[in-house]
Amino acid sequence: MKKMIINGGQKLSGEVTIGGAKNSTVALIPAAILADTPVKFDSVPDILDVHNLMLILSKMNVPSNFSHGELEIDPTQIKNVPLPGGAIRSLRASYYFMGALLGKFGKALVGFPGGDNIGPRPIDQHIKGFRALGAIVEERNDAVCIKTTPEGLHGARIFFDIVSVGATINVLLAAVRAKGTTIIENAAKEPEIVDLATFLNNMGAQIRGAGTDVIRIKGVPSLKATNTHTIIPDRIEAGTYLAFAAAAGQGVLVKNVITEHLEPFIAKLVEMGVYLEVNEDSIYVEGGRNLAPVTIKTAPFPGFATDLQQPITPLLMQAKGCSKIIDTLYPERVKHIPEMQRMGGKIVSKDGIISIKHSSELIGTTVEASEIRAGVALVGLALMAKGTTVINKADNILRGYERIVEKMAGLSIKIKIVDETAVQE
Ligand SMILES: CC(=O)N[C@H]1[C@@H](OP(=O)(O)OP(=O)(O)OC[C@H]2O[C@@H](n3ccc(=O)[nH]c3=O)[C@H](O)[C@@H]2O)O[C@H](CO)[C@@H](O)[C@@H]1O
Ligand SMILES: C=C(OP(=O)(O)O)C(=O)O
Repeated sequence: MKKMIINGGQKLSGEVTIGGAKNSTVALIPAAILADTPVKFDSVPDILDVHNLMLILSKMNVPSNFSHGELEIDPTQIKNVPLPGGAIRSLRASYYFMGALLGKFGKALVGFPGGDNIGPRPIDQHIKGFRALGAIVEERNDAVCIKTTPEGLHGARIFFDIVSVGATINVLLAAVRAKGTTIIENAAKEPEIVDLATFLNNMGAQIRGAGTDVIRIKGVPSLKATNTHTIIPDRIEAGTYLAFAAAAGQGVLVKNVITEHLEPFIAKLVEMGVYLEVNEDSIYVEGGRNLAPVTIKTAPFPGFATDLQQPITPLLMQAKGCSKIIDTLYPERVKHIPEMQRMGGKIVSKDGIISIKHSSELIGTTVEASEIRAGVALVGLALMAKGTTVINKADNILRGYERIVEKMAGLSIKIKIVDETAVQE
């Protein structure tokens, strides 16, 4: 495990370029195995999740090569092997191999996924979708075993009981090569779903309506890649740097953003009184003064993203007054709170409402990144604190923030990462 060491009082200034979206990439890589040709992605973020997905691909005899943001995957000699554990447990999105293998081979055995510890994360809607397409699903020990009848998968009308990114993507992956038409109703509308549909459609899939709550998928027998797919920018990484720049910055330009993907986030910054210049594909932000408190309620896209409720917290601690966060998607996404309290942050969670007060006496100490966004929020707080903060379990941050040390260095911020495993050897 790695630890991050950050000296407080540093101010961000300069430029940062946002990388490809984690939550697109982790769906696109499993989707690549549906192709009958090699596939190529660019703007691929250099994050731990990508390396773990490459490990899973190698177990299936699917070679992949990742260099300078380009990822080549050759699924032409793929073998459908069981994927009970190991790297599967290192990330959430490994569950996309359920839909992708089901779509490709009509059967899959995949272990229960890992990912962030942010409260209960059931997969009942994924399973409901697979069953509607004609699959038989059994839970065995810690794995899900899915297979079709000899007739194979067929199109179906599926109404999700709740809006789920993962279930929408998993059913899409299974349905794309099924016989007939599948209609997903109450589908998630996240930009990462649109990115995945664009990739699949460019290979010959027939998906209509991605980005709305009704997606129609007409199954096709084969998918072939003819060009490189460029991954959309990571709206959560962008939001994180914007929040840090507003909280502890002296003028920061965040480049490579699709500003429409950040609308609810930008609206909150504006409501707080943060000075922003929103350009076509970049946003300039000045360090905020006289900031107003706000109330944030997370919601599926186009609402305020749950993945940004923790990264915006250090900024809320600068506001004069009490801000509130209600995370409707993950009410137990509160692992950052005790760590922030130990740094002097005035933050409490009660009855599903997180209250954050102006915190002017922040002090560096040793804290733990229990998951990706809780961890990165501590990075923001460390910049505002007096003294040195040591963040243990920093690997959780590296799951989704590519080259964070280099990117922060470009913003005049020094962060040191120490590999404790290496030190012990
Ligand atoms: C890899 C990836 O893209 N991860 C994102 C994805 O996670 P993930 O796809 O796991 O999240 P979902 O959109 O599925 O979850 C939304 C809500 O639905 C519930 N639910 C979900 C599926 C199900 O079968 N049953 C059920 O009850 C969940 O507990 C949660 O309360 O969307 C989340 C919500 O925007 C983000 O925080 C994650 O960063
Ligand atoms: C919750 C997240 O990721 P995952 O779904 O991969 O655990 C996240 O990116 O904030």
